[in-house]
Amino acid sequence: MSQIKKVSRKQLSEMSGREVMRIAFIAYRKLFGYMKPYKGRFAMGAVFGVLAGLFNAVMIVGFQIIFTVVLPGSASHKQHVPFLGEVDPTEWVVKHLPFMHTLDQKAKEKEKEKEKEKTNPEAGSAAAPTGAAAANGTTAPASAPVDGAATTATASSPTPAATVAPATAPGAADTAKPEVKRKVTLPVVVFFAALIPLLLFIRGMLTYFSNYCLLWVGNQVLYDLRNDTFASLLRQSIGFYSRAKTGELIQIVFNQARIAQQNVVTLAQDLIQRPVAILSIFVTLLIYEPFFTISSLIVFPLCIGPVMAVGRKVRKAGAKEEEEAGRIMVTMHETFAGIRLVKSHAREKYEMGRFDRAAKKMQELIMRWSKALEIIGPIVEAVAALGIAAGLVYAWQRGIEAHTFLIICMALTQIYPHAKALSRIQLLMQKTVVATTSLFEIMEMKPDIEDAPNAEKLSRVRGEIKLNNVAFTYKKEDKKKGGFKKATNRPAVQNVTLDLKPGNFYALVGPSGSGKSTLFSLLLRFYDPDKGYITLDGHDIRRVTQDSLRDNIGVVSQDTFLFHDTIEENIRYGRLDATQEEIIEAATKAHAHEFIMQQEQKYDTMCGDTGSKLSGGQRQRITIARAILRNAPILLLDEATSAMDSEGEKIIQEALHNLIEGRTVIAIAHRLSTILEANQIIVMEHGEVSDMGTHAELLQRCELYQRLYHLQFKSGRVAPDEAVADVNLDEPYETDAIEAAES
Ligand SMILES: Nc1ncnc2c1ncn2[C@@H]1O[C@H](COP(=O)(O)OP(=O)(O)OP(=O)(O)O)[C@@H](O)[C@H]1O
Repeated sequence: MSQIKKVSRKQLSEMSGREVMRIAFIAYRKLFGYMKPYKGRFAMGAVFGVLAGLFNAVMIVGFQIIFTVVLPGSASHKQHVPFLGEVDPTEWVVKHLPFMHTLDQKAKEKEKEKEKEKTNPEAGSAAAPTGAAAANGTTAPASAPVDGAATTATASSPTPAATVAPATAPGAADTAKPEVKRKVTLPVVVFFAALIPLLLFIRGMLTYFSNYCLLWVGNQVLYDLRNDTFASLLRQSIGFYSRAKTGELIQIVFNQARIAQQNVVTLAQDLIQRPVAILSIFVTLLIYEPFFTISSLIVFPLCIGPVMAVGRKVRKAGAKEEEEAGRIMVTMHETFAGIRLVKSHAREKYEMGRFDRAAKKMQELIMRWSKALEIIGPIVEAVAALGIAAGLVYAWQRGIEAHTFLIICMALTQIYPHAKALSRIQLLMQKTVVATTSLFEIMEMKPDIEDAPNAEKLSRVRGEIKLNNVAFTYKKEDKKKGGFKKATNRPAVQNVTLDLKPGNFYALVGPSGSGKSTLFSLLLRFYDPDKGYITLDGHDIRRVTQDSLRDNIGVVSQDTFLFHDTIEENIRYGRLDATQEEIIEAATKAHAHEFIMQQEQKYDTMCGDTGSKLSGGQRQRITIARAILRNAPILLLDEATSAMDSEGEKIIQEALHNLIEGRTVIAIAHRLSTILEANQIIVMEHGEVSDMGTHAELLQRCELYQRLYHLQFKSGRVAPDEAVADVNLDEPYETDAIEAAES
């Protein structure tokens, strides 16, 4: 199967027909591939759909029989039923259904009695007026046949065919309705009338079963599509996420998958049920009245022009709809994620404006294409009415009976909804192609970082880390060439060679942008170095599985992200199979147990969205507890730069102390205490390691370190972004330590 690239509706509207067909073909093949596991249920849906379509023919024939049997005006009781020939339905029903036979006989006897009463008024208790007799379903003597058909029928059938008799009462001649001569008894009429809802019910149920099966398949496909897209997104590297817009990704996984599912179901329904229905109606009508049918449908091509024009309009208006939908999602996601920033800057109105503009634009676009789409209905109907008008002239000329004409008209109007549904297929296909290509582009996207084919599973390492002449430059997507190009000319990290011993504590210092975080990303294999390599206990990290590599590394960063879940579950995220005792032990070591027990729900307290119900220090201790539970031999620590009161600082320090024990630790140091605790300090500048040594050594020989130390720690400020330093120089431990170190 060929690779698929996301196409927008805008691109589609500008493509040649051939190109659209090619993309649609690939997209549909992939989408139908998703249906393969459910082909049994799909086939069932298709069979029911075909049966529902074919049942239209049964309905036409059924209605024809019912109307002719029940209503006056037909020439004969014998009906020409396609494929069955000449049959008398009344006779058949009475003969084959014993209860109908009894009911019919009783009704006939009653009629005879009433007739007797009428011809001999003295014999009956009272002479019923003719109108009343008619109302009771009795027959009246035919005195003035209205048409030839009626007279013939009277002669040929046991129960005389419809005739209209003038009112017998002389005075009532002007006012009373002419008496209608009934062809069949009331029970037979009720029986045939009951067939009408039955026929519609059967067709309804066939359509229901078909739709149910197809929707079932559609839902399975939606489930698979969403899972696969989400799984593929999770496989993508951090690099991908720094390029992608989260709102758009949510829109693709949620909305585009749903659009693809809905459209593919509708399309399957349209492509199976509609053509069969049209064909079965058409063929049946052809058998009944070939000339009438052809003359009524011949005007149909007149619809094609307007439908095509409307299709173009819809395509153009719909081209930007997805873009706007994506924009709405992005605005919503950014606003909710940055709600503190929005609120603190009082930017609610500004965000509302962004949302409103996108929503309004989308509403306009939807209205524009809905208007264009809805106009198809009246066009098709008007053209259809033209056909019926022409048919009426033909019916008059041929002397076609009214009920036959009505049935044909009814059947013809049944074709239009199907024709209308078929006319929107083009739009449906376009929407499906856009949705499907966005989904499959993500599914087929190769992650920037993948496990090597024979990647080995790294067991627990001792923690020896070696970087050998490592260089890395961030890349950005090259949309023109479809690949990647360097985001900047300057490497984020270069010529980095380090040999870090197991169990040692390394502090990483350097000005902002010197490459400290990038080094962490390379160790976690979020990116692969452009040059050089990194080993863990002698294993090149590109040759081991990403999971096993990351199982060996714990990370505690400034970004203390917590899930909207309980404290317990947030700590358990470090090791999913941890017991409650282990969680409490980790929380105790992280100095979090005390404050957790003070919460109303203790370990079951919800942390709030991204941990918003807890303080910064509490969040940090929970992340430390998580890392303690993870118990990885290597720890990457990105210290918080935010100011913290001395007591909070001390608690965190102690918690970290418990965490780092016995591990290889690399800490991006923002606190003097961290620096002083480190076995070695790595100084970085412009992505390179400019020096490495103990605090005392570096203070003596490294100019950059001296500068950093004085700016960051001695002056009480963090350079160069002027963030407030978190070191409290008044603290006896620290001042003593500084003096001791300086001396
Ligand atoms: N995702 C990215 N895409 C492109 N460039 C990036 C990306 N992340 C970082 N950079 C660039 O790489 C360089 C090193 O950044 P890095 O974040 O590693 O520095 P740092 O020393 O951790 O800075 P700080 O102390 O301010 O966090 C900087 O020039 C930065 O602009």
